[in-house]
Parts: sequence; C-alpha cells; structure tokens
Amino acid sequence: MNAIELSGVDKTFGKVRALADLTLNVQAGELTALLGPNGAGKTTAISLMLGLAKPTRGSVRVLGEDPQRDTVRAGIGSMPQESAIPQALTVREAVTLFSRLYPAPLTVDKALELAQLGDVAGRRAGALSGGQARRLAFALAVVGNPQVLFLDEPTTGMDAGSRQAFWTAVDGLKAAGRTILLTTHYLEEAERTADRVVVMNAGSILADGTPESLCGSVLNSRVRFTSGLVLAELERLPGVESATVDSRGHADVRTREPEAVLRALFVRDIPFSELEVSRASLEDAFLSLTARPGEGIRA
Ligand SMILES: Nc1ncnc2c1ncn2[C@@H]1O[C@H](COP(=O)(O)OP(=O)(O)OP(=O)(O)O)[C@@H](O)[C@H]1O
Repeated sequence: MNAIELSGVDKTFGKVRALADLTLNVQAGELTALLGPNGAGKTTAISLMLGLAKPTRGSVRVLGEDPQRDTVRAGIGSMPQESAIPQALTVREAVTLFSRLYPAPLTVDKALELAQLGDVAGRRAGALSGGQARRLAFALAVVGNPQVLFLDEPTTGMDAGSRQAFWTAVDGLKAAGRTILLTTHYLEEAERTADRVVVMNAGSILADGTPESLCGSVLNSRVRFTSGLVLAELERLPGVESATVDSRGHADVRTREPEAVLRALFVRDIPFSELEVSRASLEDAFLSLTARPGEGIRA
C-alpha cells in the first residue's frame, strides 16, 4: 500500500516552477530520504504532503486522502525545518499540548524519552539550546503516534551524541511500521538509514533507488596503491575508467570492477603496496548526479 502518492504535481510561485510534473509514491513502512541541492523543491513537496499548500496541478494523497482534510492530519507528524514553538511553555507543557491534538497519542513521558528530553522537561522552550530545540521539534512530531512522519533536515544543529540517539529512535519507529520521509544534507546519514533515496533537482526526480544501487550505478569504485606503473600502464589495466599517478608511484584508479584491477596486478606479478579499495559513497553519487542535471537514472 502507498502511504504517499504524488502524481503529475506542479507547484509554481509566480514565475518559479518549484515542482515540475513530480510523481512519487512512497510505500507504507518505508524510510525514504529526499535529497537535492538547495532550491530543489524538497520543502515544497513536503508542504504539499502536509496539506499546508495546494498543488498548482496534479494530485497529492497521504494515507489515501487529500492531506488538506482534517481526518488525515491525525495520521501525520511533522518536524519542520523551523518550528514555531511557543517559547513561554516548558518542554513538557508543549509536548502535552501537542499530544491533545491526536486521538491516540503516545504518553508524554514516552515522547520525551524518544527525544532524550527527560533532563530538560521543566525548561522553557525559549531557553533551549539549538540541538535541544530540534529534539523538542522531534518530540512534537512523534507524540501523536502518527502513521506517517515527515522529518525536514532533522539533525541540523544536533551534536554527535544527540544524532546517534535520534537515529536509534527513528530506527525504532521504522521497526514499528511507520512511514518516514526525511530530507537531509548529511548524505552519510541517508546512506546509513534510508531504504530508498530519491534525488531531486529543479523540481523533478533525478534518481530513485536504494542507497547501494545509486552508488553502484552512478560512480565507480576507487583503487589506490603504490607501484612502479606509469600512467599509460595503469590506464591499460582491465576495467580502469580513469587513473592518475604521482611521481612517487601513488596510483589512484577509478573502476567499476575493482576485482578485475586487483586480479591483473596479481596475475601479472606487479609489485605493489599500500592497497586501498573504496566504494563510491552516496555523497559522490549525489555530487555526480546533481552536477549533470537532466541525465537522470532510475536504479
Ligand atoms: N513561498 C514561496 N514563494 C516563492 N518562491 C518559493 C516559495 N517557496 C519556495 N520557493 C522557491 O521554490 C524553489 C524550491 O524551494 P524549496 O524550499 O522547496 O527547496 P528545497 O529543496 O527545500 O531547498 P533547501 O535545501 O534549501 O531547503 C526555490 O527556487 C524557492 O526559491
């Protein structure tokens, strides 16, 4: 079952076409990372899914309904980039207030625990640090126990420890079958946590697949070693797409078939040392994709 369905969606602001014929289906229980450079249209897409705005053209469905209907809102939780939390309320008061908007919320203590806010539950929202304020926004998103959760750049401003605890909480929500759509500029987080990565640019989808398939289909692996081979010899090794070598013999080879390169070194008995083989990261794939708009892939 699809928890989210966008079909043929356009959203324009005056002359700006923020979303251009966007079609995106998200299955229930899936953790999807929506990636894209600044201005790609991620926040606009989320605001349509939250029912905060209407598409100029096309249709948006969340849990099978128009998200502008009140009945759907009870099934949705959102952690926006900037939340307008009443600054005079304490953390506990704010979470309690939000819990009352939902028919079957978590207990306030459970939401505070998920967001690691137990220690500052009595502090006023206006007195929180930047990272604590992000955690409060997370508590407000989850306290309603929603089926679908939108997290817009959730970990921005969180320190390393908070981030780790945050992803543990998200893993728990995923294990409980929640549908999660997140945007982030921390690509290593998307690579580690997402079932699916959707890369947007200029209002459309540029690539869509698992983190592994995007890395595999877009970029090569990197094989580094030190040897006596000169550039022309490196370039003639099987499977090599490009290579560089410095005056001390440090070779840096890009290939889709690192095994073929290594086999050739062994079979030909070429002496080498300091071997390092690394797979392209999602960040490499993202940079490569968004540097060439229009040449999208569907992995
Ligand atoms: N209310 C608005 N009025 C005019 N233009 C807007 C409005 N909202 C968004 N836009 C424009 O639509 C485009 C998409 O913006 P959007 O905020 O969705 O991008 P984004 O992918 O979320 O970017 P970021 O990573 O910077 O958050 C941008 O060109 C932006 O300037």
